[in-house]
Amino acid sequence: MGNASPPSISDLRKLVNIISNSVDKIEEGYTAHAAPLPTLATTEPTLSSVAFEPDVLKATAALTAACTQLQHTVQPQTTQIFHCATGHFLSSSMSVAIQAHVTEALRSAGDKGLHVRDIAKYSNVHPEKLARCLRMLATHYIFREVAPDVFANNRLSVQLDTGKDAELLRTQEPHEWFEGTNGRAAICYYITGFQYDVAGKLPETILDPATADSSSITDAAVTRVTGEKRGMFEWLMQPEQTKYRSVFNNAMVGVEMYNFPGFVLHDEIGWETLPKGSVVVDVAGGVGTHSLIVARAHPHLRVVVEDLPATIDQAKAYWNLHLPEAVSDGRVDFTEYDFFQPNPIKGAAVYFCRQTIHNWPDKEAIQILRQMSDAADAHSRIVITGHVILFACPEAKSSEWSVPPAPEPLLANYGAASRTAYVTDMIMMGTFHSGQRTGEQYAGLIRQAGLKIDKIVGDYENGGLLHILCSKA
Ligand SMILES: C[S@@+](CC[C@H](N)C(=O)[O-])C[C@H]1O[C@@H](n2cnc3c(N)ncnc32)[C@H](O)[C@@H]1O
Repeated sequence: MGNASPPSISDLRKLVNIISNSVDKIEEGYTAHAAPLPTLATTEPTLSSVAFEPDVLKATAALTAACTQLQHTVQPQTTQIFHCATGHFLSSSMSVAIQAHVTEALRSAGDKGLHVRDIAKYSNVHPEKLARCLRMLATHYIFREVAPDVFANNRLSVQLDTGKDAELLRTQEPHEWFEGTNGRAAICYYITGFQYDVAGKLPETILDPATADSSSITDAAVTRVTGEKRGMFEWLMQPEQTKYRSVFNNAMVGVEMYNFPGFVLHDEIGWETLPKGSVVVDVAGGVGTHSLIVARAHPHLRVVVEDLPATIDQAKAYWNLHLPEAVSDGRVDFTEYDFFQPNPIKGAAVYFCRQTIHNWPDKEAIQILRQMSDAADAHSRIVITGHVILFACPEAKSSEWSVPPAPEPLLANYGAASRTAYVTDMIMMGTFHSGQRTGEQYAGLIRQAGLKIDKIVGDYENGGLLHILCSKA
């Protein structure tokens, strides 16, 4: 977008053309696979695999960026800025819907929906207040108000379905709601609850002279929420946080929704090319959600899930539930491991480290990468998976890192389309005093840890995760 010149009518037309061309590409993709076009009016939770075809993904990013930019260009700026300032009410409405088990209550009602009086039966919520929260969500395309005060699920609201019975959920505590689920409701519960509070403490943490210049994990905004001067993980690993740790670990299972299904199976990692019995180490794997997908797709591999002791206990339970044959066949091991110490598994085929480097400031991030580098041999692949920040303006090319900017007049980083990367960056700042990194910053850390980047793959246009494929330098 030209910074100096005001938007002209031709900019509006350029945006409309991007939208029109993107719709052509998306239609082409769906037609080629004889798949039905996306619609809001469905309760089918699974997206068509066509949505993740590279050309369709690119067109989706351009379409999303252009639609949002067009809206922001023409809607009165006073309205825009007010809508932006009030965004937190969307989160709080979603939090109510999750805690009142609305999606589950609506599951069997189908398109005709339920009156809010019947939806409100599964919690203490007052029907009139619930209706207002659901109307707020329906106004943003989450749920449908099919008649006054009658709501139904749609394609977006069903993402919050735990798959459990609303009556059962009513009798349970939050840490039980998400056990054995796909984690999507859990991550939304975590973000609209705990992370909502962290976001509220962010401005004072950034501005308070006592913390303004600090990057210490024990000064992050989260400590003003927990009331304890401990890093998030140190706080979470305490025995008294067992219940919340369960919510958190289930939320991490749901992080999969930030990206397309099976991203961990990306061809460029070359899982299928590894010899039988090759060892894949899931460093700080959490419950091992992603290495489990690898183990299921490639049973010739052996997996080691490494994490802190309390999480390893939950990892064992997770694998026993979702892939018990890997446990009984000895294809998976669980290792209690502190990633600041030497890794006990030397010369593994793959060290896989997903969504973890962003939790740590540079010094610690380099130590974690260094331990992988020291444990690796010349044949090991080190796969670092995370979001990468692009500037909102065109940037100079580097030798290790460069991606083409979005077409004019879009913001170079695809603006609203790539929001996930920037939102998760703010979460990292509030929770860990850390953050997502630019490509240059990642390249610097990787170099200092004695590694080199071989390739970067993933959907940066939509702010998705990228795999940074590395080996020993
Ligand atoms: C954001 S989670 C990511 C989990 C998993 N890789 C995923 O993508 O779902 C970060 C993980 O780092 C683990 N962790 C934190 N400190 C650690 C340490 N010192 N050693 C090993 N793991 C640690 C946490 O327990 C948590 O499971």
